[in-house]
Amino acid sequence: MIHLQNLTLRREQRDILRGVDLEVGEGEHWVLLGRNGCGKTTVLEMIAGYMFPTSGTVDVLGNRYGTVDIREVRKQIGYIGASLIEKFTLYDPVWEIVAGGANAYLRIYEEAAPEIRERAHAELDRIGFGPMADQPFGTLSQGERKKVLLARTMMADPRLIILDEPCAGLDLYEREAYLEALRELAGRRLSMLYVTHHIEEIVPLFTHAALMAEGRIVAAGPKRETLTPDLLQEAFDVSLSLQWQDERPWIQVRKGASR
Ligand SMILES: Nc1ncnc2c1ncn2[C@@H]1O[C@H](COP(=O)(O)OP(=O)(O)OP(=O)(O)O)[C@@H](O)[C@H]1O
Repeated sequence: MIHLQNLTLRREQRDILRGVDLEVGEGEHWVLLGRNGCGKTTVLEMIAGYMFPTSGTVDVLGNRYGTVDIREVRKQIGYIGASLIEKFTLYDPVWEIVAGGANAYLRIYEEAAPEIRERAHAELDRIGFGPMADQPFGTLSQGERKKVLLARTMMADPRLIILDEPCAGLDLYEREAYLEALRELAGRRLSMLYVTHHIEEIVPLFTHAALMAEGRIVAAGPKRETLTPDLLQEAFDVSLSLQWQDERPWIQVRKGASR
């Protein structure tokens, strides 16, 4: 599904990625963790084909980047980046924002085809947003807007969804609702790659985790093997303990915080 081999990125005399290897299999759902600036978004953008490495190879869904038309590969990838939400017009009706996902349009200027309109409504019904379909996007809460963008992403029937800190800024209720919407999607035939700074967002749907530090992957594999206090301490440089409750990891920072 995703095969990254020895990726490096050098910008302005700085090594931003230093030999990143990552192997994501079909149906696996990965979380990528690490300190600010360690290179997480850079890796996501390389997988989505928006950025290219200085050296190394990127294979996504059986395509070696550099030898294929990346726009074709991107049609199979739903990328929910940190600034996506700002691209939409607040007075457009919710259903139109979802419908635009079928062709990656930010706005629909022509009448949407009936089947696209129907599918948009079905995606909204699925998340319980049917009654809000005609409301302007701007009248929704932040959490609701994010769920609408998730529904929009599903319009293209992606095989891979990339989510960069989708729960940032959400309150507890909205965060849990968003994670529940993700859980429902996890049953479809797709893989997820999810970046977060909040360990407790690693709900049971996630199968694997990768930890990054200073442009390198310090650990990658099944989440129970990588989300250990020692490896997390190595990635975050903070002394901590970790507990699993309801199949979710919860962190306690030890006194003295950084080591
Ligand atoms: N085009 C660029 N030119 C120069 N430096 C860049 C460029 N893009 C990213 N960087 C730098 O690369 C490093 C990694 O950035 P990246 O956004 O991937 O980090 P991140 O792990 O996602 O961080 P955060 O958790 O804060 O979002 C940062 O120090 C950033 O300033």
